[in-house]
Amino acid sequence: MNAKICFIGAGNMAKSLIGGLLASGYETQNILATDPNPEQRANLTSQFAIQTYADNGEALMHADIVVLAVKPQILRQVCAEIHDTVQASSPLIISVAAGIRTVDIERWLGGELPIVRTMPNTPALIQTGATGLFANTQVSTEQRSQAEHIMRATGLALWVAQEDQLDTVTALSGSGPAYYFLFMEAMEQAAQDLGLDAKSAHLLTMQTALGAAKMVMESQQSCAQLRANVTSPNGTTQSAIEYFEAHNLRGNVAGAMQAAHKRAQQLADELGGEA
Ligand SMILES: NC(=O)C1=CN([C@@H]2O[C@H](COP(=O)(O)OP(=O)(O)OC[C@H]3O[C@@H](n4cnc5c(N)ncnc54)[C@H](O)[C@@H]3O)[C@@H](O)[C@H]2O)C=CC1
Ligand SMILES: O=C(O)[C@@H]1CCC=N1
Repeated sequence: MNAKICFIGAGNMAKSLIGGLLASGYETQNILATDPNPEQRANLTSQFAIQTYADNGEALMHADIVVLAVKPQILRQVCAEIHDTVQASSPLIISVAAGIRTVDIERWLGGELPIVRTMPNTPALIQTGATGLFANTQVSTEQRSQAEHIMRATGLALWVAQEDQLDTVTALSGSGPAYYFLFMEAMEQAAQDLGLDAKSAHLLTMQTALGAAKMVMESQQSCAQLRANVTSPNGTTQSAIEYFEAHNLRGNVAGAMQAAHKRAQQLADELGGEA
């Protein structure tokens, strides 16, 4: 793949995608980035030696693919800035902005454009991300594989058939890292309350989370089977699991994800819309 990719916004998400693309052999001269902040541009040039621009329009003239990597709150304004250029050249548009629907991006850009909307997560910053992708009907087969290639640079990339499924992806993998962080915070605190020093509690919590995740990834067994393997009859794990089940852990997880899903829909309505 040797299409020219232009990143609009050179922050955390753009940096992780660019780092991943370069590590996978993508050519430096085929990646451009824009950012009004001179520090962000200098940072990118020194880290990756790619061409950067302060002006979106100038950079876009060279691009086959445009990755919208600005904050959702300013996406509408950025689309207005680049409207004329993208209407003239009709590049593939990839958005990583949380919660903005393709129909809104397309309207802001003037309509009739191939758009892939994605929902990445923060582990993308260390190339272990999980991203959901959705393509509108203008996206060609070749453009689908280009978008997938770009998002794979930061980890797993998986297509959804309907755009509203991205709200479920948001509730699962988008927000999901925070659920695990909360669980780890709670485990660390409980271990300290039970008499362990803070550093040991922290180290053991992190290594346990890593070990559990690696076992799920690397073994052929289900989560339920792996859990059963740890749970000796009448042992310590059984006592803990019975406590979780009796106190509705599964119901709480479902309730939390339903709340995130509902909020994703509300945010899309608030940030998008006709106004
Ligand atoms: N940080 C993450 O891990 C995740 C980020 N996202 C999405 O990625 C997008 C970017 O997030 P981050 O990289 O974290 O934000 P960031 O704040 O690190 O980067 C955004 C960049 O856009 C630049 N910018 C502002 N106005 C601009 C303009 N008119 N033209 C070009 N660039 C402009 C800013 O100077 C900044 O460097 C957001 O929409 C967010 O929803 C989604 C999931 C996870
Ligand atoms: O919390 C949020 O709204 C965003 C979307 C997924 C992760 N962060």
